[in-house]
Order: sequence, then structure tokens, then C-alpha cells
Amino acid sequence: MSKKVTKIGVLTSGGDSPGMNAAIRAVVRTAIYHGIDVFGVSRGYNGMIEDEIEQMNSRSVANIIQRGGTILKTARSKEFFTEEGRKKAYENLRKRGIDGLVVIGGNGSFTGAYKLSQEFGIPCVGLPATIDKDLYGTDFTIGFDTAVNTAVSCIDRIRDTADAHDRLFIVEVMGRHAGYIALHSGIATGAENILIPEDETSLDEVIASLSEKEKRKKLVNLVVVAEGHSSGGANGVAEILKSHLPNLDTRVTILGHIQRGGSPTCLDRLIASRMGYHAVESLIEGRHDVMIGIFQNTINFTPIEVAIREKQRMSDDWMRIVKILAS
Ligand SMILES: Nc1ncnc2c1ncn2[C@@H]1O[C@H](COP(=O)(O)OP(=O)(O)OP(=O)(O)O)[C@@H](O)[C@H]1O
Ligand SMILES: O=P(O)(O)OC[C@H]1O[C@](O)(CO)[C@@H](O)[C@@H]1O
Ligand SMILES: [Mg+2]
Repeated sequence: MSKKVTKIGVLTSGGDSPGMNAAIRAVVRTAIYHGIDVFGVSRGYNGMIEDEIEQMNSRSVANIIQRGGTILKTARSKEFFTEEGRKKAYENLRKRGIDGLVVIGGNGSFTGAYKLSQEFGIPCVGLPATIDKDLYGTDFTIGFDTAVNTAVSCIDRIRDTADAHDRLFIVEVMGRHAGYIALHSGIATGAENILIPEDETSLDEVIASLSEKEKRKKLVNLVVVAEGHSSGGANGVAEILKSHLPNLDTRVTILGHIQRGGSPTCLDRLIASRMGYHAVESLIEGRHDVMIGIFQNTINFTPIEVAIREKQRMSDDWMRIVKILAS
């Protein structure tokens, strides 16, 4: 039977994602409901190292469920990669008696949490919050739905102007190692080609399909590419396509950080609220070093070391669907 948790810390870490605020709110209010003190750690692990830790109350999280970004701010902390940095962070938790931690972030943030737990025995629970949706053990990550809907609405606009001018547009979306935003937004906007890191469709295939379309006078085309695709993102793809298809009027748009901001969708607010609630319940029940996920509409607990190690497998039929539908 593990010790009862009495004080928990909550932080956001890594890239921000819409819905992080809803998750913080759920953690704070569930903890307070159970009579547990809750402390907000600012600026990810940097704030833990530099002792930027404040007690929160129910009012601290008022009027934030609809806001993008994170009221706790976030960071990528170099110092936390070192044992010395983590020791400093632990001391700041220890002096306040913090005996549980909710880490809202992606795979890197969970790796940091796992180390803290292994080295100093701080029970941690991870909430998957990343626009990349690249975590094993969950069908949803907080922020993906908002980001992909932002990408869809931008690409729809690009399609209007592409259509007006008979142009080929190469649109780059985020995802350094993961192609979910590209895949989902590409399918939802009827993109003619989608390039993602998980399926290295060769550019020869794209060139062949565009050249066949050019022959039958279909000049309006969208290629959605994930920034992490080996071709070097949209600029790399455009360079190659222009050299093979010089008669196509080609333009490049990089959506960039616009995908990380904005008010979270209803879905992101709901999953953040549900996961945040379960994170605290989980710590109370003595279940820690897990990532909370939602799988087949049921709350799922994945050991953090598994969530970090395993890759989410992309279903094979997606790329086939792209090819069949985008003719
Ligand atoms: N191996 C590690 N050891 C200790 N800390 C780590 C490790 N990996 C990551 N971290 C900590 O977690 C922080 C966030 O990691 P990272 O930049 O990979 O983002 P993430 O949580 O994966 O989110 P996203 O990829 O969505 O932006 C790092 O800056 C670092 O402080
Ligand atoms: O904001 P930064 O540090 O440039 O990070 C960008 C990366 O973060 C992500 O948005 C994930 O949070 C990736 O899709 C992207 O590659
Ligand atoms: Mg990551």
C-alpha cells in the first residue's frame, strides 16, 4: 500500500498545446475537492529547478478552460537532462512536501518525469498533451484536435486561392517525427498527396501522379507535407517538384506555430478535463508512474516507461485511402 498523497505539483512541459489550461484546471480542482494541496510549477522543469512553485486554489484556474497556451508557461529545459539539475528540482519539491507530480506534456516530458521518479521516488502521472499525437497508449492527445482543425481551416483557404489561379500548393504542417497532423488534415481537405515521416512515399511517385494530372489538365493540386519528412519539408519538396514539373505554377505555405495556438476545441477541453481528473484520482489510489490515456472511450493507464518506449502504430489503410480518394 503506497503512502497517501497530500501535496501535488502540476506542470506543463515541452511544446504547448491547446487544452493544457483545461487540464491544469481539472487537476487543481480535483485535488482541492479531495483536500490535497496543489502547487503550480512555472516554465516546465526550468521552474522546478529555479524554484518557481506557487500554491494554487480554485480561483487560480478560473476563466481558463477556453484559452490556448498554458497559464503555467512551458519550456524545454536543458538543465533537467543532467542529474544535478534533477536533484535541484527534487530539493525544491521536497522542501514543500510535494509527494506527487502531474506532468502535462509529450514523450520528452514523460522521460524527465520517469527519471525523477526513479532517482528520487517522486510518484508521477503523465497527461498526454502534444499537437503531434505521437504517444502510445492513447487514442487522443490534448491539443491534436485543435491543431488539426486549425490546419484544416487554413488549407481550405489555400485551396480557394489555388483553385482560382490553377496552382500547385505545397503546404507544410507541424510534426518533426510524426505525420498525424499532415495525414488527418490532408485527408480532410482532399489533398492530392500527403508526405509523412512514417511512410516515406518517394517523391518520384508524387511527380508521376502530378505529371499525369497535368496531362489531363488538372492543375489545382495540394501536397500536404509534415515538417519532418525526409525531403526537407515544403521548401525541399517544392524545389524538387519545380525542377521536374516546370510548367506548374507552384507556391509554398508553411503553417508553423499558428497550429499551436488558439482556443481549444470542445473535444480537447473534454479530454483534458477527463484526463486531469483521472490523474489526481490515480495518484490518490496509489497508481503512479503511468500515463493516462483514453482508449476505446475508456480511461487507460500505460506505464510511463512503456509510453516513452513504444511508438503509436499508424494504421496501414490511411495511405491507401489517400491514394484512392485523391484521384
Ligand atoms: N532524457 C531526458 N532526461 C531528462 N529530461 C528530459 C529528457 N527528455 C526530455 N526531458 C525534459 O522534458 C522537456 C520536454 O521534452 P521535449 O522537448 O522532448 O518535449 P515533449 O514533452 O516531447 O513535447 P512536444 O514534443 O510535444 O513538444 C525537455 O526539455 C527536458 O527538460
Ligand atoms: O516550438 P518549437 O520549439 O520550435 O518546436 C516545434 C515542434 O514542437 C511541436 O509543435 C510539438 O510540440 C512539433 O510539431 C514541432 O516540430
Ligand atoms: Mg515530443
